[in-house]
This record gives sequence, C-alpha cells and structure tokens, in this order.
Amino acid sequence: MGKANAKPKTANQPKPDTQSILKSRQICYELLCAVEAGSQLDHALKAQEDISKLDDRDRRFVRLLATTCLRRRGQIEKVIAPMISRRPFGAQANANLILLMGAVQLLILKTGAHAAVDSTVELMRQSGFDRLCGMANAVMRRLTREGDTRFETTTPIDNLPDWLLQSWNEHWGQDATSKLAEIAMNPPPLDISAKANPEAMASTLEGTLIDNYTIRRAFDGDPSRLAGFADGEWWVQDAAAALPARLLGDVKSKDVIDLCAAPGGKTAQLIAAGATVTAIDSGRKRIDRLRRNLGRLGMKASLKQVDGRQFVPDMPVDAILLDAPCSATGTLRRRPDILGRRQPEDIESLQNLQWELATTALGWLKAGGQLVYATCSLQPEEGEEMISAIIDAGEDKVVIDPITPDQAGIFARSLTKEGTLRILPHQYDDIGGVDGFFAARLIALV
Ligand SMILES: C[S@@+](CC[C@H](N)C(=O)[O-])C[C@H]1O[C@@H](n2cnc3c(N)ncnc32)[C@H](O)[C@@H]1O
Repeated sequence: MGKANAKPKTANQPKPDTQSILKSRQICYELLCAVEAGSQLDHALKAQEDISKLDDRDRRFVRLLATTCLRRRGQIEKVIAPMISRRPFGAQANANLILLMGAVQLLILKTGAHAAVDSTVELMRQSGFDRLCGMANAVMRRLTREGDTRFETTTPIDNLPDWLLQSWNEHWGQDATSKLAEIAMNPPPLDISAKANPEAMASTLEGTLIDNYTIRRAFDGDPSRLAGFADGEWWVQDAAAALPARLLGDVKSKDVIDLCAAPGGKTAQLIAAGATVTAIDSGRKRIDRLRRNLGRLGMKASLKQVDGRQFVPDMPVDAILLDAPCSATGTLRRRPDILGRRQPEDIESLQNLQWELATTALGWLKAGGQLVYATCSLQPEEGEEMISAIIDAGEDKVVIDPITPDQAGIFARSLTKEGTLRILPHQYDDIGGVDGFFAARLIALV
C-alpha cells in the first residue's frame, strides 16, 4: 500500500487517474456539504454542475458514494468515534464528511484501500483542513486494520435518528423496525409506469412486471437513456406510489382533481386512464417540472399553480387524489438525506397542512364523490390518525370506502381492518421492497 502523504503537496502534479479519483470525491464532498447545510440531495445533485462533466462510471460512483454516506452515517460514526480525540472539529466540522466518505469507501464499497486512504488525506488538504491530514491518515490506516471487525458490531438501526427509532418501535415494534432500517440501506430498483401496454414495455426494457402494472429492473444510471423515455412512453414511479391513483377505479371521462400533483407521476396515470385532470401544486418550479413531464409524455391537463387551501373549483368534481406533502419516511432508500434533515417537529406542521388540504378538498366533491388520501410516510400521525380525525370531524358526511383485496392487488397484504392500506417496505422484501405508503379512500355522502 502506498504511503498517504499527510503534508500539503507543492510539487509533482497528481497523475491523471489520481486526478479523476480526486475529482469524483471532491464532487461528492460538495454534495454532502450542501445536504449538511439543509439542501435535499436531488436538489444538490441538480445544482452540482461538475457532475455532468464526469464519465458515466464516475457519475454513478459519486451517487453511490453520496447515498451510501447518507444511509450509513450512524454506523460509520459509531466505528470512527473512538478513533478521534479532537471531534467535533468546530469550524472545520465538514472534515467529518471527508472521513465519512473515506470510511464508506473502505468498509462498505470496498474500493481499493490505497485510493481510499490517499484520496481522503488529499481531500482534507484541498478543502483547507491541512491540520487534520495527519489525523485523517491515522484514522484511515486504523480502519484498514480494524474497521471491518468494528463495523460488524453495528446495525442499520444505528442509522436512524432517535426520534424515528422511537416512533417506529412504538408503532411497528422492534422486529419490524430492524427490518425497516435494513431495507432502507438498499439502493432501490428502477420502477416504471407505462403509458400503455405494460407487458410489451416490460419486455422492451427487460424488466419484470409487478402487479400487472409496474415494470421493475435493476438500473443505477440515467433512466432517460433507456428505450422509450424520449418518446414519452413511460415515467419513473415506485410500485407502491403507483397504487393510490388506481384506487379511484374507472376514471374514464370523469373530472378528477390531482391535488399536490408535481412532478406528476399520478397525474400521468389519471390522464392515461382517460380522466379529465386538473393538476394543482403550490410550487412554481414544481409546476414547471410537471408541465415538462406531461409535455414529454404527450399528455394534457389543466395546470394550476396555487395553494390547494385557497383553490375553488368552478364545479364540484367526481374524484380527487390528494398525495399530501409529508415527512416521506417511507422513501428512505431513494432519499437517504431525510435521515439527517427531518426533525420530529416537522411532523406536526405537516399534519396541519395535510388536515387543511384534505378538509378543503372534501368540499370540492359531488355527493358520492371519492377522495383518495395518500402519503409516502411511515408515521401514523400522517396516515391512520389523520384519517380518523377527518372521519370524526365529518359528522357522518364523510366515510371510509374500504379498499378491497382485488383493488389492492399485491398490496392486499397491507390492508387494515378499516379498509385502508398501510404499506411497510419490508413486507415486500420478496420482490425487492417498495416505498412505504399509506392510502385511504373516502366518500363524501352529501
Ligand atoms: C408528495 S409530493 C406530490 C407527488 C406527486 N403527486 C406525484 O405523484 O408525482 C407533494 C407535493 O405537494 C405540493 N404542495 C405542498 N404544499 C402544497 C399546498 N399547500 N398546495 C398545493 N400543493 C402543495 C408540493 O409542492 C409537492 O409537489
């Protein structure tokens, strides 16, 4: 193994391959710094201009390294903590992220030890943490000797923030919580919804068909390069996320409002099923994205950029899909930044918003009209408890329309005794997992 230089280099330009190793780590470090400062990972990825200059292999490596750091941070910090006497690093706190990246390369991604050690020390130096280079070198070398044994004493549970661990233990039990944490560590497969003829599209894309609807395949690159994307034949959508829109049944020629619609996966499903859709979202950039997505798919909807709580439809509608903003704790595989970003107090403000959106939207329905309420959250406060509060406040004018096993398809194992759906990702381990979701269908009687 080569000697990692702990001192600043002044001569000898790095060789080109060393340069590309460093470039990808540098980009990953910038992404992690942006997430640390409060950005969402996908926003940070979009804002990172240098990533598009990398070749495909390096681009995939950056994504894998960044997402693995965010997923496994708790486990890695548990391994490293006893090896660092000067932590936290005060104003140099982001130096932690460089060590995190180094340890992930060594212990999880199993990149070569030489590249992991050298690039970690060099990145410390380049990022202005010259005085921490010696410590980084010592920690990385110690990890090459003891890291694997120490890592074995950790579990995926260590990656959950305390509030989430407590909440899941309380609601789903310790065994399910371990499994939920474990499945959240896996990169998700690519799930696709086709505009038409999913069987044929599954064969074109060499995927398997789930629930006669979702095409699933392994893929860690840029989906827009796959066959049929540019021609608008499909869109990316998790298998569980594809269920709520289908719970509205036959929507052909019906007036449907998709409330909280962007980026538009569910809007596209409703249009493909023949509905006349009004798609509402409060975010300007989000509505622009929805417009672009529908444009690519060759689909049309009436788009409204407005806060759903202020919207008043011209006429009562047949059906509403409310895919409410939520904590998204069911999507940790895709969005591991949520582990560090989400705070327990967010749940209460999200609940207020969900309540206001749902109770406002129920007033837009024709008598007998249906509203499907869904969240990609594993928190009952945003699912079961919200629905029970809505029913209580509805004074018998709003009831649950129980979802039948037939309608739930492969998700029938997630039906609750009230006829709602509580989809827990680990219960679908046999098909490679799904996002966590809650869905309920309500009817406005008058
Ligand atoms: C879970 S995402 C929706 C995903 C979308 N249904 C899909 O399938 O692609 C929630 C959306 O709610 C929007 N939103 C948040 N607060 C809102 C409000 N008060 N009124 C309307 N939309 C809102 C957000 O901009 C975000 O796009």
